[in-house]
Amino acid sequence: MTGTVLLAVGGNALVLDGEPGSVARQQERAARFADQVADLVGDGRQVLVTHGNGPQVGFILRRGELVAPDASVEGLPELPLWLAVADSQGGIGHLLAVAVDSALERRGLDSRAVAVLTHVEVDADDPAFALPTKPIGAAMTSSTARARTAEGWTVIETAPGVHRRVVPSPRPRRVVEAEQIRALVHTGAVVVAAGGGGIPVVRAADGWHGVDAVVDKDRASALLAASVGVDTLVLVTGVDEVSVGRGTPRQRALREVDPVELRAHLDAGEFPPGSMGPKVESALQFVADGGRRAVITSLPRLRDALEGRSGTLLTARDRPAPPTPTALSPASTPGEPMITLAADPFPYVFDPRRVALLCIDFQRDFMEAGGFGESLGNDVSRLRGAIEPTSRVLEVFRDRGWPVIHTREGHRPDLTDLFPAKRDRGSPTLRIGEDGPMGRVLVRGSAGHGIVPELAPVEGEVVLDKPGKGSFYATDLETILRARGITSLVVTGVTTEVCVQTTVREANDRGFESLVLSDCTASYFPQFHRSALDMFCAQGGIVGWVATSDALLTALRTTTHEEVPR
Ligand SMILES: Nc1ncnc2c1ncn2[C@@H]1O[C@H](COP(=O)(O)OP(=O)(O)O)[C@@H](O)[C@H]1O
Ligand SMILES: NC(=O)OP(=O)(O)O
Repeated sequence: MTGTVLLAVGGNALVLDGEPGSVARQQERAARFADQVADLVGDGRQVLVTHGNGPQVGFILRRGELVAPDASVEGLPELPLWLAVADSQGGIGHLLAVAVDSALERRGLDSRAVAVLTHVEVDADDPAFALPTKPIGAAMTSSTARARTAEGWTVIETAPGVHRRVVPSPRPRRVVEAEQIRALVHTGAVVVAAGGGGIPVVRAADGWHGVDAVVDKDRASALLAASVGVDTLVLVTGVDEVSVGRGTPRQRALREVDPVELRAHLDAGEFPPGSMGPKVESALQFVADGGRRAVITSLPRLRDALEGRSGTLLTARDRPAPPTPTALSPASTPGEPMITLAADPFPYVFDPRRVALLCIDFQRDFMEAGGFGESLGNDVSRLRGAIEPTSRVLEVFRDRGWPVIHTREGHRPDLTDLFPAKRDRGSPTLRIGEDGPMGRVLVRGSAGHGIVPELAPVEGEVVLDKPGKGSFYATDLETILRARGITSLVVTGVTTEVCVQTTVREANDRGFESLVLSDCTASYFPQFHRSALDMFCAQGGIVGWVATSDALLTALRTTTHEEVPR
């Protein structure tokens, strides 16, 4: 989402270390932050806000502990940490949403703020549960720290003479509501989400359960930013820039860094694990996941930093911005609307002028009883689940007038294009070219060679006949795509590990960017389906991206493209 920023603000932005953190002070600070947000909205940016909760969740817990130290006061249930996180998310979400709404109103902007209660999935066996590291609550003196430790808290000294309670902080694996948050951001709302790092949950056989932990909000923010596909992640904190050699005569601020340099400073121990370390790691993670840039700066310098005049700016210089136009495609128009959707291994971004839908080999010979697939001993019913989601995607492409290309595997009636090696492979009950219940098996023109009626091509759609597994081999597919300036392929079809996989690899070597829709592809062997999908997006997307049809359709629904000429 070009122009979209995720602003992650620390819990300390509302409550400073050592102060009691009155509600009025928090409102005052929320208003200052909201003014900056409204300025960005006024500049035409879409804004997603996340926030910490360290001080606030500590206050909530302490309140309960003071009233019911032994959890036995009648009518007052003990408050688990995960529920305190949910409470803090509600309270801070309210403070920020109301402040942002008021600031937007003052400027006459008709955008609204919405706070979303957000859950973050963590691993139940994350080693962090055995090693509390996350500071929460107000800072304490040594004597208070000793008293609390005696009550069972884990307390550490975060700075000389400054003590904080620490709790487990597992790594966030997934933001459960990422897709809904993305859709809301697209409406132009200022969305407040993943507060306090999100309510930590684990998935069990009977559903989701809260777990006692506080997720680091910078890590959760980087994950949310990548899942939603925002353009810029901004980690707003107490300093204008990140420094190396901090507190020494060699201190210098980092202004523009690339991942290699920043990683080297991190590995050299320049950033403490309890403060700047997680921010730097999160910035690096966002960029590694496909994010364009990450900025670390202070609230007063926010706007300057977004315009490159302040802050520490991390960009992925080693990766060209997607999509990559091919040499033969027409020049792209600056500022053209792009579509972004949540995908593995990182968000897939495409230009709607340069996309085509590939429907690979949805043929009766493979999908119906009596065809070639069944003659090889396969259960053809395994492929049929891909029909319904593919028909929904097909409908959207047709509605928008975007190109659709169907392929069919098959041979000339005289079988002059059939290698003996292919004909004789396996031990089929019917060989290619022999008479079956749907005519000659995999021979062009026979009924079995045709595409299933649910996904049948309509007038104007390209239908390619191919003799091999790959759609580029011995066909004019590449010429057709280049002539139309297509760079991005949404791939559906059967089977995942054979014709789909071969085609996606061929496409990748030719510079096309493939998004494989996991539920619109299928295999006779579920484990091969899963493995092929894993292989596509392994090693940072070695051959392409994988997403569900729902992720694509939601992204299309929430982006207006009526105005996009083809
Ligand atoms: N190398 C560094 N460069 C800049 N700031 C640093 C560095 N190391 C530690 N810090 C401190 O870390 C703070 C940010 O961490 P923290 O206060 O935990 O974040 P948050 O703003 O999310 O509450 C900065 O305000 C600064 O005081
Ligand atoms: N959850 C979290 O990281 O909060 P702070 O930013 O307030 O530490």
